[in-house]
Amino acid sequence: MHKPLLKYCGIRSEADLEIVAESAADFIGFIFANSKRRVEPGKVREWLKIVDASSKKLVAVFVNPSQAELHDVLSVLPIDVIQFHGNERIEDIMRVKEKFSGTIWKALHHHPETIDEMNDYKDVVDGYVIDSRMKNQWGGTGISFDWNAVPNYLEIATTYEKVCFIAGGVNEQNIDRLLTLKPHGIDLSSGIEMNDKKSKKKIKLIEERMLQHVNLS
Ligand SMILES: O=C(O)c1ccccc1N[C@@H]1O[C@H](COP(=O)(O)O)[C@@H](O)[C@H]1O
Repeated sequence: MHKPLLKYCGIRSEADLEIVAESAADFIGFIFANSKRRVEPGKVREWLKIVDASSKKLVAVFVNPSQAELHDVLSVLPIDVIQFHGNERIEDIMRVKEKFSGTIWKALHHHPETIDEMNDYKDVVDGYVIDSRMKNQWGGTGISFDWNAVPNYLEIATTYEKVCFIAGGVNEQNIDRLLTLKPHGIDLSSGIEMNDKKSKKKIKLIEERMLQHVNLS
């Protein structure tokens, strides 16, 4: 089995960045939306001068951003992927694509119409992040959704030739089950935190589980 793509999200300090820069993550994510994990682009730029994260792709997570908010981030940071985690319209994303030549992912919240939404966005995105749907919180909830739906999401994404990450409450205790479903990618934030900081210990446990799975299958 191929190792699923791994994304660690919600880096909020230089210390967090050091930890994930040394990890097996393929992608590291920064939150530029209203959240306890929100970071300022200028600060991230300073951290990136100190910490070598050049082996990782950088993901900027936005929730319904204005053009100015996008510009503030994209003009300062070498972003590889934009992750739209709100209810951005297709025309909003098309507008961004006119200027941004990198990868675009759309986060969709698990609910009965998610499959229809995957279809709606398929012509403007390169991939999906499927996350839990919670009242009053766009993401970073630490809550997982019913993973019985994951095979269906993966199948649809594969048909559309898109990558599909599974997010929401993934942690060292439940990642074994998720790995059996062979997701294209796994996206974690709360599950690699302890006292609001990224935890080397939790990351080590996650990566041991992943390695064991890849070796066994
Ligand atoms: O992490 C946040 O604070 C956040 C805020 C607003 C939108 C998205 C956010 N994070 C995304 O949520 C999932 C991770 O969730 P979890 O903490 O592991 O349950 C991931 O896609 C993040 O990019």
